[in-house]
Amino acid sequence: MIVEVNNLKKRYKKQLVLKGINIKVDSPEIIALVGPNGSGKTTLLNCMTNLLSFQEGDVKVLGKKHTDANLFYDVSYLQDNRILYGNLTGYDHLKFVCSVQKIAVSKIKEVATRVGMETYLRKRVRNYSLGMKQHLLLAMVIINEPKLLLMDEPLNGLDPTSALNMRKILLELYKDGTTIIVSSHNLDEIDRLTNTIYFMKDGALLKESLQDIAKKKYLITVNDIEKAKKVLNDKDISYSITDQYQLGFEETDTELQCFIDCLNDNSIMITDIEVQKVGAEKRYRELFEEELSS
Ligand SMILES: Nc1ncnc2c1ncn2[C@@H]1O[C@H](COP(=O)(O)OP(=O)(O)OP(=O)(O)O)[C@@H](O)[C@H]1O
Repeated sequence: MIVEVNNLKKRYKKQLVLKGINIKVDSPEIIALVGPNGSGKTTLLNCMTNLLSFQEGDVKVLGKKHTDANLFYDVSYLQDNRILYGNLTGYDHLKFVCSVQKIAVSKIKEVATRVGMETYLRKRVRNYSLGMKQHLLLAMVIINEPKLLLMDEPLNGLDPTSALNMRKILLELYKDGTTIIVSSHNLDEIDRLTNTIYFMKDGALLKESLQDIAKKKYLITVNDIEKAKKVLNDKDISYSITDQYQLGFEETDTELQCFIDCLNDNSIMITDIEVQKVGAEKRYRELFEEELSS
């Protein structure tokens, strides 16, 4: 198990800000944490990384209790840039991370090049722009090649080239087995990174209700649409007609197989399948309709 959060509740005085969060991640994934301001994303990440205590529930990370000091080597957390020291250089920050994580300093140059900060590595952080600070934060959390990477708003201030580079790095880490949980308000960038979104609202995860929302739309072209309509109607499988030869189908991957089997069993030839992802923004709109209309 990579992450297991059971009934996590967090209060600030009388305000319950996390209302019983449950998460289970058992194989590497990229998960986006999306929700309105104040919905509890940062609080959840801080509780998971033991930066904040909580009143109820428990958290396990990589099979260990989240307070286990050994996790420090395998888990990284990108927080906001207030953790940086203006008087120190980027190199100083990375050297510090190397010394506490027991990593060879020779990795610094490599990671600086990877995130694109080699030209200002030796400059003091107080002279960095917002985006430059984000580059440094990214370098600090990937230098140890973590098994779990948590990120709170990593895209703040990044220009399109840097955002693209960050995406490339995150996808490479994921390919090498890192699980990434990233909170972000940038829904376009989320769409490019992952289709797994945990929506948060008022301290609760709306993940479960997502099953009711189609994540993908399939446009399926067939050789005999009239016959296809008849067999689908007979089987009570819903669809839409998108053009003369094309059926639209909004469902999960498993049910797509039923749709295809139904056509195959009736000798209807599928000549093309186009997948249209239902984007994070549309899913956000459906979940937060009330807030958006008020
Ligand atoms: N130190 C604190 N003391 C009291 N309440 C707090 C504290 N930090 C956060 N909160 C409250 O906890 C709730 C969740 O805040 P949190 O920062 O986790 O939300 P968020 O989803 O990360 O928001 P944003 O998208 O704006 O970053 C909010 O109601 C906030 O006011």
